[in-house]
Amino acid sequence: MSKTAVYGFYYGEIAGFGSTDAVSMLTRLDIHNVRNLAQVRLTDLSPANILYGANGSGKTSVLESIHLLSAARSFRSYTARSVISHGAGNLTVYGEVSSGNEERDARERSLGVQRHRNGDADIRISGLPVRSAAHLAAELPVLVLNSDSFDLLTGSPRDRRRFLDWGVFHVEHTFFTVWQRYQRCIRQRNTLLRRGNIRDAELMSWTHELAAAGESLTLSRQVYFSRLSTRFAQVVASVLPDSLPVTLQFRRGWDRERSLLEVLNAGLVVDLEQGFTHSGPQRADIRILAGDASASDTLSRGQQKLVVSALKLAQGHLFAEDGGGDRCIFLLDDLPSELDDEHLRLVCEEVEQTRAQVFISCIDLADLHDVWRPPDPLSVFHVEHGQIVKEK
Ligand SMILES: Nc1ncnc2c1ncn2[C@@H]1O[C@H](COP(=O)(O)OP(=O)(O)OP(=O)(O)O)[C@@H](O)[C@H]1O
Repeated sequence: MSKTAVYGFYYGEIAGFGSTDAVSMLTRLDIHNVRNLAQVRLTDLSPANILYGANGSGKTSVLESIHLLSAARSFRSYTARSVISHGAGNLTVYGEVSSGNEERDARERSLGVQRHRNGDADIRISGLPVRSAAHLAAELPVLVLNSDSFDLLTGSPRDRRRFLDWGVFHVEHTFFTVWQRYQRCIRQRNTLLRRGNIRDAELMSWTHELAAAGESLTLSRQVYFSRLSTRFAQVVASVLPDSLPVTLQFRRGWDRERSLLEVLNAGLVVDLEQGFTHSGPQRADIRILAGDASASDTLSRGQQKLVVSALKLAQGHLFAEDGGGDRCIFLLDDLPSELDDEHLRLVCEEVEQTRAQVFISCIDLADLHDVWRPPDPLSVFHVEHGQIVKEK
């Protein structure tokens, strides 16, 4: 598999696309040469797993390894080279996943990912090579909450579109095809715009195609968004009961009153002058408001963490609701940071309600011990200098 394919849109943004009936649970994880984890084996993983240890011990690298199994790439580095242990030629992550239940389609699969310094990836599912990381994502859908998740509030619209599209893909399996069609159309149209011929028949035809794909894509986003915002309102009210109301607004990327085709035609001269398409779903965004103001300008850092947690948790809930029992896996890196005990407890309760398998990292086990009381079996791992010991 080429580097481009691994870092293409879907592996990072749409991890989990195509998942059908899996109630995924990772039961075993082998890690070889991921950062400071030279050789690690975790067995008998539980629905809830806590990894604790000092700074730099390797906790995030374990979560990163699980993400590698889901997307063939890290969630914190774009190049495989920086994730591969210094001096090693490649990294390998192997995992065993069970899904389904006794009533329906119980099955076990093994997933394997090897990444090489030149960016190449070898991916195997149950021993067989697969070309696309999207297959992995279907087996092991993963949602990450880490310090980068603040980008949902403070980052660019692109971060929020990725977040939204992750969810749309799970609900609407044709979305992938429409999204690809839209990307092809906009590339073609932009190329023709740069040629600068206003009477170009080909340009007109691509504009029509683009408008049709754009409307379809946006409809799927709107339908998902409406469910997401309702679920988010419930979750945020639970985890952040003492703040201004936090609400979401969807901006589709062009004038609400007009069709995309009308807007593209009206903006043709400007598009030709500047050589690209100004309006459309590529400009969509989600506004996140606390009261009437932007949440990122109004809320404290801890409150912001609760809001981004609520966004991810709302997605986890919708994921579970849509597949008649499907669940994703949550990777919660340094969950206690920035949260007081009471708010941390509220987040943990919500996590538990998603019924997802969860991997939580923290520095001090005591931070979680008093607040994490779900009924699910819990495994506790101590991480120290790249070595991991199962304590419970
Ligand atoms: N390519 C690499 N090869 C070897 N070691 C690496 C590599 N990249 C990073 N490291 C080291 O691996 C260690 C693991 O870092 P990791 O981020 O997993 O720690 P952590 O336990 O999550 O720490 P923190 O609590 O500070 O977030 C760090 O000491 C880091 O310096």
